[in-house]
Amino acid sequence: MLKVHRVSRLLRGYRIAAGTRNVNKLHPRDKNLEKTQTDFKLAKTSVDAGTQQVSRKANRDKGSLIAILHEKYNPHYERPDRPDLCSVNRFFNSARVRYEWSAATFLDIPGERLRQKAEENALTQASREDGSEPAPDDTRGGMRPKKRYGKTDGIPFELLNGLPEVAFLGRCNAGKSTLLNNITTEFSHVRLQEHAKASKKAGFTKTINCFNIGGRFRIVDTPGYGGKSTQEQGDMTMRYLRERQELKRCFLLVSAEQGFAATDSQVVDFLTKFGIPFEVIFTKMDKIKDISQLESVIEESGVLELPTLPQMIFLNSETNKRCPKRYGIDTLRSLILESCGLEPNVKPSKIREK
Ligand SMILES: Nc1nc2c(ncn2[C@@H]2O[C@H](COP(=O)(O)OP(=O)(O)OP(=O)(O)O)[C@@H](O)[C@H]2O)c(=O)[nH]1
Ligand SMILES: [Mg+2]
Repeated sequence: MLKVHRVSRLLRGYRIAAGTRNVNKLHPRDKNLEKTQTDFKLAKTSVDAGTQQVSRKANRDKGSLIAILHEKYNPHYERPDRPDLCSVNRFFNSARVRYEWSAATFLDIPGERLRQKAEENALTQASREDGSEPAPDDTRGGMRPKKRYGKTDGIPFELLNGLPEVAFLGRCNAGKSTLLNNITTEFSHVRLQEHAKASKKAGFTKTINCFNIGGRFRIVDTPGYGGKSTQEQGDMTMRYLRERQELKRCFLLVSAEQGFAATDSQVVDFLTKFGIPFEVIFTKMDKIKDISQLESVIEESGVLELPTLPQMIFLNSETNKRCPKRYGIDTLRSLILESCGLEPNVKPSKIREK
């Protein structure tokens, strides 16, 4: 009885998490979904969710499985409540998304070259004030560096406004670009491809691409590592992660189907070493038939032993007959706003046309 109660509570929780639509009045498609999802077969395993054993033989729908995984691996993080999730979804569904820039090297990012110059000038100035000799390549005579900082080298001011940024990282084909499209569009795929190109070809994204979301923050899509990626792309992404002052949090995407690779573990080590805050997102949950495999992957990854436990989000950006709904998207949306220091009820601000 207790178990039934627990599962139905989780199911209720999922429906709340599932979207902006009226959660009490299910859409006919969702009613259909409830029926079709009952034939979703699972391995006969049990989840040790903290202190309680949750049996899950067969006939459990994917929404409740994702909710179980969420509870198990995020014991310290509370799910946002229903009104907050509705506000968050309202923000993302109404915010204008604008592609802003692509960069093939770190210094191509608008403002980074200026920042570097300013830092160099400040160093030169400091060494002069120390009474030490000016650097040999300092040919600018007595020009005060302050005056140079005021110039933007023709870069539009709105690209230098210091909005908070979050970045998507992951192996080639992990689903970064697809997810970016999904969190910035409503429930249909009508506008897919509009903001970030996704492709079946691994290594499709070759530059760091930045998108302004509702004038409040930026999402940065990065080239995947492994597969067909290049050393230069890896170096650029690592430099971006280490040096970008606007970066507030990274989201490491791991395909739930493929699990952690050695390269993912190296990225986790890198982020931990440099104190870059990150969370883990398991994508392609629609393809998962046996979640006990995914549990083993998580447990063997070493992530659970990290000094700061990252949040884990389980989601799918694609839908199919067996999984006709997108799960976990709104949990991620909520976490992105929180990472950027924004309240769930934030409203998009107007983005000026170029
Ligand atoms: N079934 C399923 N397929 C997905 C999902 N997310 C992405 N895909 C597919 O995975 C493939 C790769 O997606 P991308 O978004 O291009 O992956 P990426 O991480 O941006 O890849 P790179 O740009 O190469 O680093 C595409 O064919 C997507 O349709 C998902 O949640 N479920
Ligand atoms: Mg991509």
